[in-house]
Amino acid sequence: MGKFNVVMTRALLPAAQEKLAESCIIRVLGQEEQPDSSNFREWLKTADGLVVNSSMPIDERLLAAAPNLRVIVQPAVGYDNIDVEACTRRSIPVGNTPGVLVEATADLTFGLLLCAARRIHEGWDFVLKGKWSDGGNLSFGFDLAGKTLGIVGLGRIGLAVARRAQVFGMKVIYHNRRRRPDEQALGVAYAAFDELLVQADCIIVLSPLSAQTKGMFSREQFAKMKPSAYFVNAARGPIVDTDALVEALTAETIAFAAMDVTDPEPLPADHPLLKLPNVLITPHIGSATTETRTAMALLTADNLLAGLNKQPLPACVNNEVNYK
Ligand SMILES: NC(=O)C1=CN([C@@H]2O[C@H](COP(=O)(O)OP(=O)(O)OC[C@H]3O[C@@H](n4cnc5c(N)ncnc54)[C@H](OP(=O)(O)O)[C@@H]3O)[C@@H](O)[C@H]2O)C=CC1
Ligand SMILES: O=CC(=O)O
Repeated sequence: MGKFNVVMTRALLPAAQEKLAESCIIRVLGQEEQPDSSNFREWLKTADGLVVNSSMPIDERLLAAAPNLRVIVQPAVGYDNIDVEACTRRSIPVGNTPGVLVEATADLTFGLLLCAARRIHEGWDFVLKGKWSDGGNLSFGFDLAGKTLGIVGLGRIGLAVARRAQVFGMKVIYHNRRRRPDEQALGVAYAAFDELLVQADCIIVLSPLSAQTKGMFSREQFAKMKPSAYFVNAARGPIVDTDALVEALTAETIAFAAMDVTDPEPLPADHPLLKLPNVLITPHIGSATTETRTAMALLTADNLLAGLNKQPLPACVNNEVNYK
């Protein structure tokens, strides 16, 4: 049997590339190449499998340019960049990487809150700038213990963050579209969205980006939060109205924002958010540990191989798909 033609917008980690090498001819889009480059369009014509990253929109136009496509996979759990319904209509299963990134992403998310609350980043900057010895003052942080954490999107990662918060002595409230049947066993309390905004000392967002969640945090929502509120977004940038956030931080409508995701990504060097003192930003590194990124790459390879061989994917977004 011949090899499958696979196109990647970025190479996977070596362990996954090796796994695929035996049965696939792999073409990787160059660092400088745009997705609409002539190379990419040419490769798509014969591609059996496509490996994408989450900044790449997958829409009808791209699918039409790839008539042989059997499977699309992405080393990420979020798939808001992919028109899944269009893939399903074309009998293309879409694979993602849920589960394997939960603990790493929860560590980074809770780490952002802890770092912000205790001013760890500011302390390091203070030491670096030689202010320790000249008696400069560093502002106080606040105790997490005894505070209320509101989690919007208490799913796999949200729950792993809740467990961390509970160990730190925080009370956890949450908002999902549906109440979790296990909330009592988990020691978390449900709150309507507006209630959560009002009650929480710290708010963490971990819901997917969707038509419902896009712009879910805007002027009205920041105005409802406590002026002392710490806001953390580790989900997707467009869930937050960035202009409204800049205004809320500038006017001290809320106290602080920490983010692993922004809109846009990457943030331009002169972006207003980067001029504010009450902001902490990491460059979308929630799942970026060696162990987790390796597990994600391997699951992506397994998803790809399954789709190429017309088998059910280990992690499939559109389970209802009819395999080509
Ligand atoms: N920063 C990073 O590097 C990473 C970011 N992520 C982001 O985190 C997201 C969550 O991942 P994961 O925990 O695995 O996903 P899950 O599907 O397990 O959890 C998502 C939760 O969000 C809730 N939710 C969905 N829609 C809404 C809504 N409109 N309002 C309130 N809650 C909602 C869901 O509950 P219900 O359906 O009942 O509403 C569910 O509990 C991903 O989609 C991705 O965007 C993930 C990994 C790394
Ligand atoms: O943002 C990362 C993801 O896995 O989703």
